[in-house]
Amino acid sequence: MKPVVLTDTNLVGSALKWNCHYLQETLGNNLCTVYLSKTHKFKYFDVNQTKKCDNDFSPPTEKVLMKFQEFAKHLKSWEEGDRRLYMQQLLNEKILNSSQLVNDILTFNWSWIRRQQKQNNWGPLTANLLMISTQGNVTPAHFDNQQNVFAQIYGYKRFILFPPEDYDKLYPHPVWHPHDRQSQVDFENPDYTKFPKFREIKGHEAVLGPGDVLYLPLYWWHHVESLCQTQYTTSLTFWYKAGPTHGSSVTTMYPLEGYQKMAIMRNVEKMLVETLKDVNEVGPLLRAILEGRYT
Ligand SMILES: O=C(O)C(=O)[C@H]1CC[C@@H](C(=O)O)C1
Ligand SMILES: [Zn+2]
Repeated sequence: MKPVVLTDTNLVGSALKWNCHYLQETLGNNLCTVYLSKTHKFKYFDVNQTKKCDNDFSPPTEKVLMKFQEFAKHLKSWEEGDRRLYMQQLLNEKILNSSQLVNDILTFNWSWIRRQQKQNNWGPLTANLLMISTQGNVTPAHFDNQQNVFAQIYGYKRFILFPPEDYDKLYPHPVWHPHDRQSQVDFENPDYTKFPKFREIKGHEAVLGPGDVLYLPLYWWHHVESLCQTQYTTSLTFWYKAGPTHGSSVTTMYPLEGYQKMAIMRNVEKMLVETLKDVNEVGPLLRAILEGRYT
């Protein structure tokens, strides 16, 4: 599975008119999920895992509910130095009370994407996340465990992509950490002492414009930037559950692929956390297995 940019799917053709004015009319006073950040980075964190960090974890962003009208006002008046905003709202019954918007969604090229889902043996569609970002926002490098068809609607987004097997160069946080699935490396100021293999990293760049679609296979790392050609950018994800890889019909092929090894490493870590109960015991036990025996 490799990422690919497609420019002729017309997947979200009916959404290319979703500019701020149109969304104010159709989303109106619905409350939407908006992240606020003091920097240009919006590093995702799982709030349910913060307790394992014996409160030395400081959340890099704040999640608020904001009326779309208010969000749109901030978006249009935003200037460098203002607090940055990132609306990331699921297209669900909470906000889909405008027949116009529902009709636009019904007019997406569902036959095309359903064909991809079937031919690639993906699981069910789990979420469409509408994302509207002030210019210059960065989502730092991370991976997701779902198949993603990422549709760009307005403005330009720069992706830097890395295969799952670059796991050892991108040093993800431990699975129990709030920043699970996110790279520890600050791409703008890498700590090569802590993360020496990051020196070897080589990424694949893709810049998406309105109407472009990126297929982002599960476990592929991505660093995402909203470019500054426009005041804001608008995108929509189509996340699909990864297909059944170990069903009776599908036999495991060797050598295993990068994403399969990533799943195995994550399962080992999770099993150790589960069994040892104390996350501080996972490192020493793994070192005891490795040192003098596998290194
Ligand atoms: O679609 C994904 O998998 C993501 O990571 C999105 C979450 C933030 C988005 C962005 O464009 O900055 C990318
Ligand atoms: Zn992602």
